[in-house]
Amino acid sequence: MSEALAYMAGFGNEFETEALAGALPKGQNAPQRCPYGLFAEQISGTAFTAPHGLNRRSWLYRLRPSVLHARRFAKRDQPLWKTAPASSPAQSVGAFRWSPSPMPTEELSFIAGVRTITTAGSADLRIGMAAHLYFVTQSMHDTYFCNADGELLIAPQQGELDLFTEFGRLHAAPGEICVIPRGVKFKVTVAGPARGYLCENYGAPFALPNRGAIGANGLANARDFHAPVAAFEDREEPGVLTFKWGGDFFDCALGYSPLDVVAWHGSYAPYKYDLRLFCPMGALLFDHPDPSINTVLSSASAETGVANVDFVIFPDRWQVAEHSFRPPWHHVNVMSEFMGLIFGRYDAKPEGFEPGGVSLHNALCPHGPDATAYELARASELKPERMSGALAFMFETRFPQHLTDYAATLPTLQKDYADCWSGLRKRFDGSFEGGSP
Ligand SMILES: O=C(O)Cc1cc(O)ccc1O
Ligand SMILES: [Fe+2]
Repeated sequence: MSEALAYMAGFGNEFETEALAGALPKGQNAPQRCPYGLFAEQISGTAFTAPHGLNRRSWLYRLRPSVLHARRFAKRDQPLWKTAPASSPAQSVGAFRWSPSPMPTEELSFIAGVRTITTAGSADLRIGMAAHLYFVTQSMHDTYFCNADGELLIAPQQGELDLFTEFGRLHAAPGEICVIPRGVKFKVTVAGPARGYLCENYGAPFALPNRGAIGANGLANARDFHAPVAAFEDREEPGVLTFKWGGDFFDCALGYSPLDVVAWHGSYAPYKYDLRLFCPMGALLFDHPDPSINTVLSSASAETGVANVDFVIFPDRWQVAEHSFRPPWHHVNVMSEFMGLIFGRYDAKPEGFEPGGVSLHNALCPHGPDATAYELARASELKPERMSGALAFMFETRFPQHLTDYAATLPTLQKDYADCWSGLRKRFDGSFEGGSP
């Protein structure tokens, strides 16, 4: 669809890149006069004083400073993109599931096509997240977006996205993810209709999870993440930059493109990752591990070991556990679980959870395999089995997720979802054998 783009490999590196030879100042960040007459500007993703390893900032060398792109704000409505804390959340207790929404026929840019399903925590307090669906039928040519409320993890489910950011260009197809850090300006163009999932993370930037006893390799490996090389537009056309700030949307009229960064260096940048490169770990002898074993990215909270948000996937893998119930078990989780399906079938829900669909199992709301999956797993012969062709994911947050009115009234809401467990029957009859098979 688009020409092959160049990237730089690594997660959270100190990258440096220039679209014009010599544009990056040598040996210092802010020379008296920058090469090519560029403006030097720092963007901070963490407090100036954040410790080594967590500190994220980049230096951008651009045609105009951002302050020229952020004046004379005009507030505008974006009624279906909600921000936590939601003012009048719909009833959110229980288990919810939605069938995929059809691809819309109206003209929708990446921003106009965002529909919030849940909000959690508080954007102002820099904790929690929102889970959205996005639908795109229209490219952004002279419109640009910048989100001060959180970073955006974009997971395409159908159709490909071209992202032109201040830091350069990224391409994302289903099976890949892109992360746009808080405060980074970008636009999205498409060659055809596209839809997918969006996690708006209000908290600490996503980072690779600690692997603990797994060691230095495996799960998502740092070298498989890719940041863009510098690319810029020198485009003097009327345009609009929309800021999301404090849950509201503000337009600034521009006479030129704000994607005007000729060179940059630093550790704060967008990146992409192909989820099929995830190296899974699992149960080599018996039982089913906690899903945290499949964490791709984690946004830390102030409490050690408890994530603000984890991004977890269920990729291709072998099942070899002996004398074990292999699918996810029945459980009651203190965290809340928003799930989506990129492609294939999810083993705990062979029917009803479709690619493009959503399920929500809120904090402490019981859930697990449906009756069909349960009976199948009890009866199946436990030979080694390759689970292939499915990619499900979870946004798991420590905060309860509140449904939006939009989500609660979507025609795709499966009102009978809870019936998928009705067939789980009592086998107990007082005898040790546990009743009928
Ligand atoms: O509920 C789900 O389907 C997600 C999930 C998967 C798993 O393997 C273990 C726990 C869990 O919450
Ligand atoms: Fe779960």
